[in-house]
Amino acid sequence: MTSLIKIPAEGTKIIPGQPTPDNPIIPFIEGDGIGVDITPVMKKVVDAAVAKAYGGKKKISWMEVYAGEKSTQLYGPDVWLPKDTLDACKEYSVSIKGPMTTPVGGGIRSLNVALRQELDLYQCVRPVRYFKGVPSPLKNPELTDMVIYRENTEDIYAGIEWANGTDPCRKVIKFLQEEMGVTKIRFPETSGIGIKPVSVEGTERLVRAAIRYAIDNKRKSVTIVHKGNIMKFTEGNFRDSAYALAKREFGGVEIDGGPWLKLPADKGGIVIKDAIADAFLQQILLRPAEYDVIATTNLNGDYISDALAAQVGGIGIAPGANISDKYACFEATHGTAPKYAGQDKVNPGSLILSAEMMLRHLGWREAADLIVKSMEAAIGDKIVTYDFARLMDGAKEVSCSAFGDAMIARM
Ligand SMILES: NC(=O)C1=CN([C@@H]2O[C@H](COP(=O)(O)OP(=O)(O)OC[C@H]3O[C@@H](n4cnc5c(N)ncnc54)[C@H](OP(=O)(O)O)[C@@H]3O)[C@@H](O)[C@H]2O)C=CC1
Ligand SMILES: O=C(O)CCC(=O)C(=O)O
Ligand SMILES: [Mg+2]
Repeated sequence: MTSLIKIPAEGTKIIPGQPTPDNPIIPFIEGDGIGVDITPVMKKVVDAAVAKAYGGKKKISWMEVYAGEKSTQLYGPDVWLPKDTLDACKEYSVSIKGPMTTPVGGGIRSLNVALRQELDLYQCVRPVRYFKGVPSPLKNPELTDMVIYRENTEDIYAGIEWANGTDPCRKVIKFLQEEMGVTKIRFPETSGIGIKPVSVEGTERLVRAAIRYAIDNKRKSVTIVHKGNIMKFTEGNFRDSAYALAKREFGGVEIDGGPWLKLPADKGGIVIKDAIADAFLQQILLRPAEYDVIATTNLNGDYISDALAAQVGGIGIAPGANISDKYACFEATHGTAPKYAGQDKVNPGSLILSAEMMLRHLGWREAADLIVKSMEAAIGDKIVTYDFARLMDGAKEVSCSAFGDAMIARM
């Protein structure tokens, strides 16, 4: 297949482990739905922050790569995630993407998940913090300050499942009943079956990253969130492997008779604790200040991301990063919000803050700080998109692109 990617005339590849060049080439996927609205605004805001922070000495050369609906228009009706795009995300190491649509119940599997799996982006890092002035359902939203480390490659999310009534599904059910002695499938004729792999290695690498982050950023605790009372050998395995790793690699010592741990003083004295997912979801509303870094399995992390985002104003400003030991692909927590697609209406904040994480990842702290400062200033002046405006008194509602411009004017 011929490549449709236009490599920018100027710019250099980012090589993992080497300093970021002054003019890196960064692949981006525009995304489906509201991708067409938020991605250009994100690029404009980032370019302005970089220009302002470094006086023209540094610059990103953006390189569009294709996935989702745009890819099917360009590469052919069945080509949703071309090899071209995967290769570019690997070759250029750091990329950013808009959201992509996944149909419910049938059709293609998630392209977002496929990208994470293909690049083995095992950490989904989603910081959740309050921006002054943002409308929130909580009385003290500033107490919510957490960083979610969601395992990104395993769990029921990996997409190993069979549709009810199909031959493969019948075969799996027969195997479970006849060879594994399973008697608890209540309606075997009409059950769909899914598989939930959770490994020790997968858990350890994610939890290691979460604990290292907590140490490096002087956080107070890491909470392992799981449903290990019910799913003992998957979610329970996650909890047990996490505690074992914290003892073995970080010198964690049991407190109050365990299983909670405390790391030694040279590792920040961080507390490693755990919470069962349902109880955790009510505690983050009632006692958010007690939670800090969160390490969790894939599906729990998905639900927790949107729930926590709501506490600080919603998924309109919820950023994220997918990270491996080699590559990083930044993306917002939200999806394609199809009813708003092409209306220049939604909040571009999530993707802009995902780009802010990307700038920090590149070591471009000054530009990242300018993004945060200008977003705080725009919100402080009550210039906001519809999602905040509908909950704020005296707000001036602006479009997606006008919010980006308001940020740029405040840099
Ligand atoms: N990583 C990815 O690419 C993801 C992709 N998806 C996919 O997106 C599609 C749509 O999913 P859906 O469940 O509707 O979830 P979405 O996250 O797309 O949207 C849900 C609601 O969240 C609010 N919202 C989302 N984005 C913004 C924004 N930028 N600014 C302001 N408000 C926003 C809107 O709320 P309101 O209606 O109140 O205005 C919207 O209706 C699905 O195909 C899903 O699979 C979902 C999540 C992640
Ligand atoms: O891939 C999708 O369509 C949904 C993914 C999602 O909700 C997430 O990763 O947070
Ligand atoms: Mg989600």
